[in-house]
Amino acid sequence: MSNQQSGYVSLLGRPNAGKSTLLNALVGQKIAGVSSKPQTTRNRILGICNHDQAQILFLDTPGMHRLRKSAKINSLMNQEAWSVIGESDLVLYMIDANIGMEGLDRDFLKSIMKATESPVALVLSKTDRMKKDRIKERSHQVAAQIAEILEEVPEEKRSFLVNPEPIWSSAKNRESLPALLDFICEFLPEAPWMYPEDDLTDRPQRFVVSELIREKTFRLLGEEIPYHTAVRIDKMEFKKNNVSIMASIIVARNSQKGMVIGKQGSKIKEIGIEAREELEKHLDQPVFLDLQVKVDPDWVDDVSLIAEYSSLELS
Ligand SMILES: Nc1nc2c(ncn2[C@@H]2O[C@H](COP(=O)(O)OP(=O)(O)OP(=O)(O)O)[C@@H](O)[C@H]2O)c(=O)[nH]1
Repeated sequence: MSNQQSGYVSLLGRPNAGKSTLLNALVGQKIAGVSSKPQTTRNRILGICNHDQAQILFLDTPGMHRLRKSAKINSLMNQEAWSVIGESDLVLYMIDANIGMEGLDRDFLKSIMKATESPVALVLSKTDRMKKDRIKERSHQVAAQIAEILEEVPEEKRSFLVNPEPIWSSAKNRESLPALLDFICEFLPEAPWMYPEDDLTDRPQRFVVSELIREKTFRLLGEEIPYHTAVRIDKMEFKKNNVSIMASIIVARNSQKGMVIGKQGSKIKEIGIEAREELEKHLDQPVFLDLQVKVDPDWVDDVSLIAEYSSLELS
């Protein structure tokens, strides 16, 4: 029997690059919030994936974006994204194959390459949406762009980039995933597994529950909902045959409260039904879900409230 491997892999990339979806597909169960609205991921999430002899510990990061002067939470998200680089055995930088590398990716990749002490690999995501020829073209284009970027990186750092042509992945077409996992395993050290075989995440269940509700809220409110919306689990009780959950959707303004509630409560009802169905799948039990909407104008600028609402690990 070959030796066990274990190591950390971080998923970086612009908002919407497909990090959470890939993490969920690799771990096999929904852990991270996913929606087509950028920045649904607000926390660092450890997803655990066992592949052959390897236990891969994935660090999911909030979408990296330029620091803005606006609310404090934006800069906290950036800190989180940068801090995982230093802990990783491999950094995967994801680029949406449909969009390709943009200015922001160039800036991030340049900064990552300058800072990293770990191998960095490029991943072209969402390849299921494109024909093979187009993906090949996109790969060559990205390879040419990264070559240019490397010229601006100190020579001793350049070899940290391990694949000049990106590896393809699709969370929706699972055939691509074993090859991606084999690729990742090449970079993991030999080490005993840190978690039992059937663990999926180190996050408390309450956190996973709040992520699932938050995802539904974002998905059903589309463009209307501001990024600064949190879900707090007020009470979670495991009874004999069901789970009872009381949760609050926290918004910053009264007008947003109306949006979340909808006409005669129609929106919150819809969110509640979809979230309950998802929670029942996740918890494998009937769920009673009581959802409230609360207004807290200060939360986006208050570090302790951010921690309370979104379980950010603040240092
Ligand atoms: N067709 C297809 N769509 C995908 C794939 N991966 C992600 N998506 C979609 O792309 C959108 C964004 O995916 P996320 O996984 O939330 O992206 P993210 O990088 O985690 O985004 P942030 O949380 O903003 O950092 C969602 O609508 C996903 O369903 C994929 O492999 N194929």
